[in-house]
Amino acid sequence: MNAARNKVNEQILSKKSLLCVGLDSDPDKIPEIFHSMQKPVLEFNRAVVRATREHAVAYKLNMAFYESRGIEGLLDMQSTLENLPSESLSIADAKRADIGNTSRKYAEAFFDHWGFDALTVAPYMGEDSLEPFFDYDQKLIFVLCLTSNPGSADFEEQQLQSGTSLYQAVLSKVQRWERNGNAGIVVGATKSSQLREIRKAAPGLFFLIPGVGAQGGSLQESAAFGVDENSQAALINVSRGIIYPEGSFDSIESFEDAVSVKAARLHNEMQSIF
Ligand SMILES: O=C(O)c1cc(=O)[nH]c(=O)n1[C@@H]1O[C@H](COP(=O)(O)O)[C@@H](O)[C@H]1O
Repeated sequence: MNAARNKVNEQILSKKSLLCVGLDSDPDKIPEIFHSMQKPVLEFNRAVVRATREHAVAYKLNMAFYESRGIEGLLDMQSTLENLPSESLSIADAKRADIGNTSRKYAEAFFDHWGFDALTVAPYMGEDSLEPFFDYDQKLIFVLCLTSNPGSADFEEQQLQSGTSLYQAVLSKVQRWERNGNAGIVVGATKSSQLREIRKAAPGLFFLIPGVGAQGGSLQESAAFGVDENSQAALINVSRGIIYPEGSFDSIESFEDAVSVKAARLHNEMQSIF
């Protein structure tokens, strides 16, 4: 069986949670209190993890927020990764894929070098561009299927000549490419009506569902329609809606309390599916 999938499914059932916390950590948005520290983003991430680890089963690091800061950002990403609870799933949100030999290097970077458990990839260069990722049969590969943003209408929702939409074609290909349960798809929480239909068409895939919180997707619908028949195999990602609580904070503890309240509320709202 697939190690990454097993690890997160176990956590989902024991914590009764699908919560994935998105560490989209922006120096311009993190509270003032962290700015006097030597490594503000790293300390911010550590505080968010301490405040959420009781509720979260996964953490997603969006590469843009680290790569945009060059070497310093990558060092923060590496230390954050080393500090994540070992029982939680680590996801690199990098949306990669290229010609085969280049994809192989991307796979080595995220899985062998950095040591992530899971990675997001884009499907549009086709099978040979994703094969190097699917070769990692102990990891989880999340292929963009129907994304949360308005631009999903430009290509993903377009009808092909065969009568299916492009995202449905992606879905059926991914089911053929998976090895040892390592395939996942990304479906936006803002697309909850299609989510139900996608889960029916793909009972065995693992779903990553971002778009709750700042993008307005429904947590309850995402949870109810996203999980498989065992109430597993789905993660609901919330980034800004957890890591940037309103208000100003005069101590790290008060910031952690505010983050913890947000995580607990989201955790509580998904209890009906367990
Ligand atoms: O692949 C993703 O994670 C992703 C896919 C998608 O369709 N929509 C989407 O918002 N995301 C990511 O999920 C996170 C959402 O952030 P918030 O809107 O702040 O919760 C960001 O890191 C996005 O890049």
